[in-house]
Amino acid sequence: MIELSDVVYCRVGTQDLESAEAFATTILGLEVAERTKGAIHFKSDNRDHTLCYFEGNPEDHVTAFELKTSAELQAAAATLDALGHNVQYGSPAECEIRHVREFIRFNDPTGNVIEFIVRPSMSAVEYHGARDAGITGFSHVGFYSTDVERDEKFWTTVCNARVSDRIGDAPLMRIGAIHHTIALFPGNKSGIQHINHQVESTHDIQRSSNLLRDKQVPITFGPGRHPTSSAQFLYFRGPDGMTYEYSTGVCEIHDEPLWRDRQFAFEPKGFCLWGASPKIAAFSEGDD
Ligand SMILES: O=C(O)c1cccc(O)c1O
Ligand SMILES: [Fe+2]
Repeated sequence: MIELSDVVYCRVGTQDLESAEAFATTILGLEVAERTKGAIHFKSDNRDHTLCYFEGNPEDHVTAFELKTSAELQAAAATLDALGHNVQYGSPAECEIRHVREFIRFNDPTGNVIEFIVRPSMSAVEYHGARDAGITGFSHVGFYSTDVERDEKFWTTVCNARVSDRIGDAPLMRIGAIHHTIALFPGNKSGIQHINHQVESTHDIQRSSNLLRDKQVPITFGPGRHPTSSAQFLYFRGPDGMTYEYSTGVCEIHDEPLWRDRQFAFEPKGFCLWGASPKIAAFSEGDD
C-alpha cells in the first residue's frame, strides 16, 4: 500500500505566463515564490510552493503527493511498475526546480500525470498573499476520470485513500483526517478539474464573491455550502478554463474505523445545501 501523506503542488501549463501570474496573484491571492525560466512558482502557505504555472500546453497538468521516505518511494515505484504503469524517476535538475529531494512520475489509470515526491522544501518565510483572500493553504484537487470506479479502486487499493462520501459515483477521498484531498469527477479526458484553497472564514468567501464579481471573473458556483464536507464554497474560472475553489470549514474525520461513506445525489442539492446551481460541466453535465 502506497501511503500518501499530503497533496503538495499542482503544475499547470499556460501559453500566457504573464496573464497566469496576474490571475494567481491579483485574483486568486497567491504570492510569487520564485521565477525560473518559463515558470513561476506560487506560495499559499508555509510550503516552498503549492502551484506552478509553466510555459507549455494548457492541457498539461501535474499533481504531486508526498511520501515519507526514499525507501517508500522506491517501493511505490516497484508497485506501480508491476501494475504496468510507466514510472520515471525525476532528474536532479527536475528535483531542483520542484524543491524536492526526489520524485517519480507516472500516470493514473485515466492518464492524469502524478508525481510522488519525498522531502518537499518548506519555506522559511511566511506566506503573504498578494491580496488578502484569507487563504490558509492549498488543500485538495479534483481530477477528471474516464472511469471513476476503476480510478477509485486505484487510489483506494494501490494507495491509501479512503472514500469519505460519494456524489453520484464521484468519490471524495481522504488520505488524512481532512474530509477529502482527492476527488474524482466523470469526464472524457484526463486533467485537473479543480484546485481548492482553504480560506479562513465565511467572510473571505463573501468578500471574494463581491471582488470577483466586480473584477468580472466568472463565478461558476456559489457562494454555497457542501452537504458532504460541510464547507462553504465559491468556485470561479481561471486561465484556460481551470476551475478554482475557495472553501472554509471542511470537516475532519477522526473516528476512522467507524466512518461509513455516505451517498449524495448527483444533482445541485448533492453539491449545495443553500440551493446554488453549478455552472461547472463536471458537476452538472451542463455548461462549463
Ligand atoms: O467539499 C466538498 O464536500 C466538495 C463536494 C463536491 C465538490 C467539491 O469540489 C467539494 O470540495
Ligand atoms: Fe472541491
